[in-house]
Amino acid sequence: MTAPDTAVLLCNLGTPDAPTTPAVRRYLSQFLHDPRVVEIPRVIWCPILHGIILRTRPAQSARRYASIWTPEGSPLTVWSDKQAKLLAGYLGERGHRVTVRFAMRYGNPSIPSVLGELKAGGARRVLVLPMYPQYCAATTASTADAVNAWAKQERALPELRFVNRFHDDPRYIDALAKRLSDHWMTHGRGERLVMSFHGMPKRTRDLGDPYFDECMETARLVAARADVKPEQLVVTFQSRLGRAEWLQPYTEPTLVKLAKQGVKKVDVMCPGFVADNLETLEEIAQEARDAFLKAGGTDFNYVPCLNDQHEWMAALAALALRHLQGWDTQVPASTPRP
Ligand SMILES: C=CC1=C(C)c2cc3[nH]c(cc4nc(cc5[nH]c(cc1n2)c(C)c5CCC(=O)O)C(CCC(=O)O)=C4C)c(C)c3C=C
Ligand SMILES: [Fe+2]
Ligand SMILES: [Fe+2]
Repeated sequence: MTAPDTAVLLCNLGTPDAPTTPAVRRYLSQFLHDPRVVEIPRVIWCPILHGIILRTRPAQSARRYASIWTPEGSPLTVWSDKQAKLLAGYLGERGHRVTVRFAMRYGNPSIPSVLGELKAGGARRVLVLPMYPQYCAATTASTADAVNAWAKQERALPELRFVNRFHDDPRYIDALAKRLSDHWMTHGRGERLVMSFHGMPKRTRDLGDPYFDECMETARLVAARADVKPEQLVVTFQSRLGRAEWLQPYTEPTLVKLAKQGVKKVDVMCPGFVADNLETLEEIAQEARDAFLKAGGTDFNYVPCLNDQHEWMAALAALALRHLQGWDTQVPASTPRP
C-alpha cells in the first residue's frame, strides 16, 4: 500500500541532543538567536549572547537537564514521540489514513528535515499542529516561521494548514480537569491550586501578543470545569530570563509567599505544556517544590502534564480531524461481502 498523502506534523519547542555543555550550547544558540524569542536589536543582543550567555548558561542548564534525563532521552522528545505514535493510532482507529510525525523548532528532529521527509514520502498535504495551546509569537509564530522558511526553498509545495491555538478547546479543558480529579483521588485537594504558565516579557503583552489573555482563559475554564473556587486558584508565570519585567505574578516567589502566609498544601499544574519537560520536571517539581517547603509548606503536589493521557490523545485526534476536514483522509468503507 502507498503511504498516505496527508500528514499531521506535531511541533514542539525542542531540547538538546544530550545533557552536556556542548549540546546545550548548540541548542541554546539556535533558540536564543531566534528574533521571535529575543526581540532585542541584534547589534545589542549578539555581544550579550556570545559574550556572556553562551559562555555561562550551557553548563548550568546541562546540569538541570542531567537531573531529568531518562535512558530514552529528554522527556520532551520521549513524550513527543509517544504522542505522535498514539495520535497515528487514534486517527487510524477512526478510519483515517494519515501519517503523523513530530518535529522540534530547535534541535532535532528539525522542522525542515521532517517536512522534507514527509514530502519525499509522498505527502501532498500537511497539517502543522504546534503543541502550544496558547498562541504566542515566541512559540506559535516562530513555528510558522520555520515552516515558511522551508517552504520558501521548495518548488513544488504540499498544501499546508496551520493550527494557531486550542487554549479553549472543550476537550483539552476536560482532559486537564480529569488530570486534576485523578490527582485529587490519590493525593487529596490542596488549599490552593497554582496554575503555572511559561512566562514572557511583559512588553510582548503591551505590544498585542494574546498569550497572557489565553493563559488566563485556559485557567478560568479549567477551574470552572474542575470546580475550583476563584479564591483557591492562583495563576502564575515561570522561567523568567534576563532583567526585564516578565508577566506577573512569578511562580516561585508566589509559592514562597503562600507558604509564608501559612498555606501548607498546594497542587501545582502547568496547563501551557502538553508534555512534561525541563520547565515542569526541574523548575516546578524540583526547584519550586524545594522553595515552597523551605518557606514552611508541607505538601507540594505536582500534577503531571497531559503527556499520553487517553482523554488528551482523544482531544488531539478530534482537534486534528477538525482541521483536516475536506482533505479526504477517510478510508473508504470496505464493500460488504454478498
Ligand atoms: C509555552 C511555551 C513556551 C514559551 C512561551 C517560551 C518562551 C520563552 N522561553 C525562553 C527561554 C528558554 N526556554 C527554555 C526552555 C523551554 N521553554 C519551553 C516553552 C516555552 N518557552 C519549553 C517546553 C522548554 C523546555 C525544553 C526542554 O528541553 O525540556 C530554555 C532552555 C533551558 C534553559 O536554559 O533555561 C530557555 C533559555 C524565552 C527567552 C522565552 C520568551 C521570550
Ligand atoms: Fe549571534
Ligand atoms: Fe522557554
